[in-house]
Amino acid sequence: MSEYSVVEGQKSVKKSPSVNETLEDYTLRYAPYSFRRWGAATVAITALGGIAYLADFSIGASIGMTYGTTNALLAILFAAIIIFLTGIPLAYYAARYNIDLDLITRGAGFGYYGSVITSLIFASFTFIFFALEGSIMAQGLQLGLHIPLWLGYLVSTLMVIPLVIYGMKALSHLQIWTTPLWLVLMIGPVLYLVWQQPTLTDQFFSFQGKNGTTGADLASVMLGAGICLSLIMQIGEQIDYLRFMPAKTPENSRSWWLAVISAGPGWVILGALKQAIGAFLGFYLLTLTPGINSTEPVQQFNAAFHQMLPGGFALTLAVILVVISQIKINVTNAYSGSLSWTSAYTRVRRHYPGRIVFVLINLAIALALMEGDMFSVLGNILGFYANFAIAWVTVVAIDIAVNKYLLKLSPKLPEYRKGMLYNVNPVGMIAFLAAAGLSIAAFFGLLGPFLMPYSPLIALVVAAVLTPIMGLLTGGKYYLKHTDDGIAETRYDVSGSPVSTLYHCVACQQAYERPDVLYSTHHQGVICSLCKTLH
Ligand SMILES: Nc1ccnc(=O)[nH]1
Repeated sequence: MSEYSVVEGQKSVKKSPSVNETLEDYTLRYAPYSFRRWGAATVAITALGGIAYLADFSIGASIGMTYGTTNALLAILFAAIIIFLTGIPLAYYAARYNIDLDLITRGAGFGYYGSVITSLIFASFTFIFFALEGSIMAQGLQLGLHIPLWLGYLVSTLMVIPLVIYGMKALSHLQIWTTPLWLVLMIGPVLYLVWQQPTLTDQFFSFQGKNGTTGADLASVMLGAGICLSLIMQIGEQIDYLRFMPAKTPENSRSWWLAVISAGPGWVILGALKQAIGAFLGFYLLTLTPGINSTEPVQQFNAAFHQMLPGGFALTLAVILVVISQIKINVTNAYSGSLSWTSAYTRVRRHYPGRIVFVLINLAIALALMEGDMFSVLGNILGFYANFAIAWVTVVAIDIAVNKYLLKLSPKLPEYRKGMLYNVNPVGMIAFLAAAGLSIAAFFGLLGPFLMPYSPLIALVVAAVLTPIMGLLTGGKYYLKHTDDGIAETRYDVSGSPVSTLYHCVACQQAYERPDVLYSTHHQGVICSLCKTLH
């Protein structure tokens, strides 16, 4: 096979939307060396910039109000431990091999089409949270500017459209330098409150919630944790940045690991802290002005700022904090969601429709949820959603940690290219379907009232146990259909790092680094993974 060429110069041709949009930041592809110019610390700080969202405060307040402080804090802790542990293999793999969660999932148990389901789960994450964060923003607009909620929902949806289409670059800069400011605004007033009213913390710790349970109660802890665990999917967004990590070398090993762990699974440390603060502020608001919805972050911050600042100023600051945080996170939600939809659609229909249409679809679903007042049932929606998210993330984490590294049943190096993978790999698919199916059945009480609160645990345990069992039963046969992609050079060097040699794609006429190309008999030459998908 001598038809393919290693590239020197780049031809200039009219590019299709699939080429233009996916080369912008290598979405749906391997992120090449040429695009990974940042240091480990810069990647990590940027990745953590995305977690200034406010849903945590609502979640924390909501479980604190319902199950009491002790159970809420235990729930937050339990969920955080699960999220942290499952996040480690995912973050490592993404940073080591420079691919996103969608591409990882294909080769980590699901197969080329199997992972279409998980793309849809990720898209659901983005529209559910878009609706939740948008509702929080609308509450801010209502309190600060007297805009009615229905209109606030509409405003918070429509305003992200121009930003997603034109402003992603500008926003990622905004992301970095605003993060320290958010931390001060979020944590400062709480510390002040605790310092000023020392008895408040004692009252908080003995608060029993609506259900009035005394002390720790396992079922309440699990119900609360189920809600927090809907955020297990956040690792997908952390990975979207971590895939831009520089190659791991013996020299940078320590700073590399530090960046991967802190910006990967480490996100949940800040997340859990925000949830605990939410529970605290929710409780404070309840004692201060009963009757106000204490799960609304704008109310929480308005009350907290009031301790330190004159009234009008406190309200203004609370509204600014809410509106800016929510614009930032919802631009990310709209953008990531559109990518997931695109990835699913492109694989199934072999046609790249452009991302904008999916931005609009995702927003339409989110707006419908908001107008349907999802905020008042947020616990139910998140608890339901969490079952799917836990099942998926656990299967992939266990496939990497156990099937790949421990049992060596699953190929260690990543594979996501069409034609190289089986359409469906029973390992991940069966483990996922069993885990999600059983946990949803439990969630709706079909397995009896006793098991109802334990659905997140069922999703976790079934996925963790079945993934290696299915790997052993199938002998790992369905991970790779082919091992030879028709090109002599290997994709990864002896140390396991991606090989940077450029190849010319005969279909889209662009240069791609070695991991992203393969030989196509149909094209009589080397093509890139996305052209292969579209073929
Ligand atoms: N990734 C996200 C986490 C929390 N809230 C969001 O809107 N998005």
